[in-house]
Amino acid sequence: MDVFEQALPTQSPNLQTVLRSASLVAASDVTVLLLGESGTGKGRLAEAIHAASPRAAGPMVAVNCGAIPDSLAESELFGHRRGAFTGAVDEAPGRIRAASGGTLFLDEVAELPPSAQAKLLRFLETGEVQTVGEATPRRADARVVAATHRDLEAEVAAGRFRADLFYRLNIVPLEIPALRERRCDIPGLARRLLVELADSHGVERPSFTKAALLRLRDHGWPGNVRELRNLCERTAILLPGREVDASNLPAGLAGESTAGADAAVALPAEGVRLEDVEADLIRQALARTEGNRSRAARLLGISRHTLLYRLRKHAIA
Ligand SMILES: Nc1ncnc2c1ncn2[C@@H]1O[C@H](COP(=O)(O)OP(=O)(O)OP(=O)(O)O)[C@@H](O)[C@H]1O
Repeated sequence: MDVFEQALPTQSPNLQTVLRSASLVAASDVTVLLLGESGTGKGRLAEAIHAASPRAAGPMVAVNCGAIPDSLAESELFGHRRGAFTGAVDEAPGRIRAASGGTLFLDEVAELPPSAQAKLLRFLETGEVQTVGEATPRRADARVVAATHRDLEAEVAAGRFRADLFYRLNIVPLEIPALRERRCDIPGLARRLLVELADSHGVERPSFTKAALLRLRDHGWPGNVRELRNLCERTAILLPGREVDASNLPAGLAGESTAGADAAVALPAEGVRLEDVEADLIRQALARTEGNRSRAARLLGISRHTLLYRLRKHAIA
């Protein structure tokens, strides 16, 4: 089994084709753009590309561009000189130079602010890094793997992402299909994750009944493998050693569902206040995105600004 089959084991012909392309591009230094919904395994594929590349002995530096405040993006990526701005008490090489000899994984690349997009383009074209506060550029030798769950062409059309950077990143686009587009993988993944997570928590392994596996296969999985993994983790901890039937699965998994976050929304029981439901949905979205507010806002279909307002309103930390 090669590193790609190990990272993303699949029976899906579409994903198998993607993995074959990934193994071909891993051998070169070409820039790769990983596409696919949140939680489909873009991070795992990036690691596999690094591990299968001639740079495997070098560092793999992962940067979540969506988690860096806009004002710090440039210094985080390109480094800064000591004293370049208030708070720059020490010199920092930046993540691109830190990835020299290895791979730079730019996750959520669509979230980069315009100034950092311009500098990134320059690095991709010339190999030069413009450190904040320094006049002379430095060279860095990092292979770039970028990822986004967004439709980058739409971001370009909306004026939020530079067209020239898009073309420079989009040399080899690899799209990981959503879990609901490869349902054949769900039962096997669920079984494997349940065992792995029970072992990692040191609890007796539970198992899914056939009916439970069918229910899992029919769910829409808006959060993709991350959502399935979280469910398996919860199951391993709450039902150790048990045979887990469909009736033991969360109510939100009932029946066929196809797309989007709608799948997780159940009609509240009578007497429930809309306020409470809203607060609960926000908490669920934050839990699913491991506290990432930008992604939680997207999951809820509201702007980050609106989410921040509602967090304050509901006094959610
Ligand atoms: N095929 C798989 N087998 C086991 N675990 C997987 C698989 N695919 C994804 N995962 C797990 O699901 C979670 C999400 O995966 P990953 O972070 O690679 O997704 P992503 O597409 O990069 O998500 P995001 O866009 O939100 O950053 C991780 O915990 C990862 O280990």
